[in-house]
Amino acid sequence: MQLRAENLACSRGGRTVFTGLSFALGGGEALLVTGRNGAGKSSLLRMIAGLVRIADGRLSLDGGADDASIAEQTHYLGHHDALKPSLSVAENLSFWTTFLGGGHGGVGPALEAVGLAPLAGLPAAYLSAGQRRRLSIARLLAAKRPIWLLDEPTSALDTASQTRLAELMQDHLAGGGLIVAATHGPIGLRDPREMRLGPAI
Ligand SMILES: Nc1ncnc2c1ncn2[C@@H]1O[C@H](COP(=O)(O)OP(=O)(O)OP(=O)(O)O)[C@@H](O)[C@H]1O
Repeated sequence: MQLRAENLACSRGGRTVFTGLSFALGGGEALLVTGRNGAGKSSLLRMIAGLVRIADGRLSLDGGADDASIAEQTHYLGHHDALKPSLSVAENLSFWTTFLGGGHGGVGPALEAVGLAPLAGLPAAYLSAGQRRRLSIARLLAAKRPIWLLDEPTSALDTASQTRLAELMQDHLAGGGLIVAATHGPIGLRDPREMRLGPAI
C-alpha cells in the first residue's frame, strides 16, 4: 500500500497555507509532520481525511480497497474527542465502532488496550482529559483502518499512556499500516520520517 501526495496545495479562508507539497508513504511507514503554529499540519491531515478541500495537486492510494475512498480508509484523531458526555465509555466506543464500520467484538479488547476497561460503564462526562484521549485512541483499534492520521496524539497523555500509544502505533506499523502524525515533538516512534512545513504566515 502506498499513499502518495503530489504537489498538494491548501487554501483556508481564502489564504494559501502551503503549495507544492509531495510525499509517498508506504505500508509500515510513519511520517511526522512538523512546523510552526499555523504552518498547515492539521490542514494536511484533514485534507487526507477528506475534511478539507484539495486546492491543487493530487492525493492517491495504491493497494487499498478499490470500493472505498481514501477518507474511508483513514482514522482521523483530531483535537476534539467527539464523545457524547451522557453515554458511557463503552457506549461511546460502540457508537463510533458502528459508525466507522467495525465489528462489536472489538470494543472490549480496544478498551483493554487503552486501559479503560474498568471505566467501561462510566459516563464519558466524568473522564479526565487523558482518559478522554485514550477513549478516542480506542476507536483506532476497534475499527480497523490502514491509515492513521494523528493530530498531536500525545496531548493530555501521561508518560505511561504515551508509552502505550507508542506500542499501539508500532503494532499498527508492524501490521502494514501507515501513520501520518502532526506533532511539535517526538511521539515515541522508532525511526519515523519527517516532513517540515514552511513558516506560518
Ligand atoms: N476553518 C478555517 N478557516 C480559515 N482559516 C483557517 C481555518 N482553519 C485553519 N485556518 C488557517 O489555516 C492555517 C493553518 O492552520 P492549521 O491548523 O492547519 O495549522 P497547524 O500547523 O496545525 O498549527 P498548530 O501547530 O497551531 O496546530 C492557519 O493560518 C489557520 O489560521
